[in-house]
Amino acid sequence: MRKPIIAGNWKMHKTIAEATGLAAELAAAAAALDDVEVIVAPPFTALAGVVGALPADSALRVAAQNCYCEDKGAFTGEIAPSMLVDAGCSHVILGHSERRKIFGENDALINRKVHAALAAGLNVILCIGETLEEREQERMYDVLKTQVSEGLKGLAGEQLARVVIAYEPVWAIGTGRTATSDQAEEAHSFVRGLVGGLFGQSEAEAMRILYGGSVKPENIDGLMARENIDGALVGGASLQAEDFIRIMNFARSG
Ligand SMILES: O=C[C@H](O)COP(=O)(O)O
Repeated sequence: MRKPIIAGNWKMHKTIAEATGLAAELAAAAAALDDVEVIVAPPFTALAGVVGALPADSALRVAAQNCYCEDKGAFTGEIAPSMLVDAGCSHVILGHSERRKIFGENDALINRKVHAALAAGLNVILCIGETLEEREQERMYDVLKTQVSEGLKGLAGEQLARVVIAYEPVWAIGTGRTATSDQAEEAHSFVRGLVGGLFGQSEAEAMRILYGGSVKPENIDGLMARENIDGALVGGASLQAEDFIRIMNFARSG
C-alpha cells in the first residue's frame, strides 16, 4: 500500500510572512492526517522561515523548488542541495516543466541534479510530462520514456526509494484543464511500467507517482480513486489554506 502524498508548489509566490503563516495553518491540519504525507515547496527566501515556524515534530515536510548539481563553488545565483538540507528541507522538486521550458533545463542536467540531491540526503520529486503538441503528435509515450529513463539514469535501488515521480502534462498546468482521470491513469500506469522495466517490479510497485495540473478540491477525489495515482503536486490551489486542506482531506478518503 503506497502512502499518498499531497505536495503544494508555491512557485514564485509568497513573502516570508505569508509563507510562514500559510505553513502554520497547513501544519495544524496535517497533524490530524497520519495516512497522507503533506509537503509544501515555498520559494527559496522563505524556506528557513517556514521550517523555523513549524513545530519540531511537524507532519508537514518542506521542499525546495529546484537546486543545482554541485555542492559549492562559483555558481552565481544557484543553491546547493546541502544548503537545502541546512535550511531544513527534506525534499526538492526537480525537472518541473517551467524549469525545462523557461530555463532550458534538459534531461542530462536534471539527472545530475537528481544524483546531487540524493547524495546530499534529500528526497526528490522528479517532474515529467508532455506538451500539448507532443500529445497531439502522438509522441507522449516517447517523451515520458525519455524523461523517466534519462532522469533516473544511474540510480541504485536504495536511491530510487527516495524518488517520487510527478506526472504533469504541460497542457494542464495552470490552465484549468485537468487531465481526465482516464488520461492520468493511462500515463501513470505507463510510467510505472517504465520504472518496472528499468529497476524491477517491486521497486515500481513501491514508487509514488503524483499527478499535477489544475488539481482542485473538485477533481482530487476522481484522480485519487485510480489505482496508479498516489497523490498530487498542486500549484494554484496550494496557495490558500482552505483549498489545499480540502485536497489533503480528499486524498485521505480517496
Ligand atoms: O507544480 C505544480 C504544477 O505546475 C501544477 O500547477 P497548477 O495546479 O497551478 O496547474
